[in-house]
Amino acid sequence: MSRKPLIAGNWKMNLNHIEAVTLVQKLAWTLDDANFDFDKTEVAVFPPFTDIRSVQSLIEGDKFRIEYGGQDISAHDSGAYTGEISGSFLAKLNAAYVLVGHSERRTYHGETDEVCAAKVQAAYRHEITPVLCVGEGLDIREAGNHVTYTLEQLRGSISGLTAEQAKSLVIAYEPVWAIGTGKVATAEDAQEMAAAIRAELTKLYSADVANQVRVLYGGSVKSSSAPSIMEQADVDGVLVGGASLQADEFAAIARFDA
Ligand SMILES: O=C(CO)COP(=O)(O)O
Repeated sequence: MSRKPLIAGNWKMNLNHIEAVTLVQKLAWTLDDANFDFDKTEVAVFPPFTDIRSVQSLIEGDKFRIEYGGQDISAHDSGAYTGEISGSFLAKLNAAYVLVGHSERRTYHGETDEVCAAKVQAAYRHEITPVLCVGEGLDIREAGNHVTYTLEQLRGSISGLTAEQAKSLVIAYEPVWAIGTGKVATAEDAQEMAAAIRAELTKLYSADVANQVRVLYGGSVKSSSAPSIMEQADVDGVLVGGASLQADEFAAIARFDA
């Protein structure tokens, strides 16, 4: 079973639409100069909503093979939900992906597993692939309950998902203690959780479904740590925060096997 590696850059609340164009241009040129093989590895960026139209125009206009997506999606399709963004708007912008349940959404906006499950469904309604984020905090890790906790979060956040939907799901394991802290989980930590997630999906669905789901690791990934993380059997990609804001560094991460 070959799962296409996905190198994803979550810009968080960084870069306006003008800076976004500069970064995507530089990223595309850097990868082109290095003869990057987009057939072998997928590269995606997750800019702030206000950047997406500019990023779309650039990518489509110059036929760059970089994918893009939103950092969040409303559980609702339209209506009186001030400040929210509908999946139909993201679909209209040809967004391929959307992040759901990033730990910063769960922490600062109180998103529960139930809310995440509704957002995952919203993504599928609009034919956008959700990148569902799960992961434990430091206290849970230190108590040794990280696997139990993360799998419970996973089950809650995909509740109601059909096997057919699950096949295309992307799951990002992002231990909260490793986000923006410079503390990278070891490659073995990433593999342990990725394997546990796949085993859980086998239980919930089937081995066939579990083998198609891509599992990413996120948390302080740099070009120096990406190769050993990407070597792990059950890790299919990385979700990069800070290091995705520099074209050279993000391109180097995407070239993990160069
Ligand atoms: O949260 C992350 C990506 O979604 C990880 O962020 P950092 O790579 O900055 O630790």
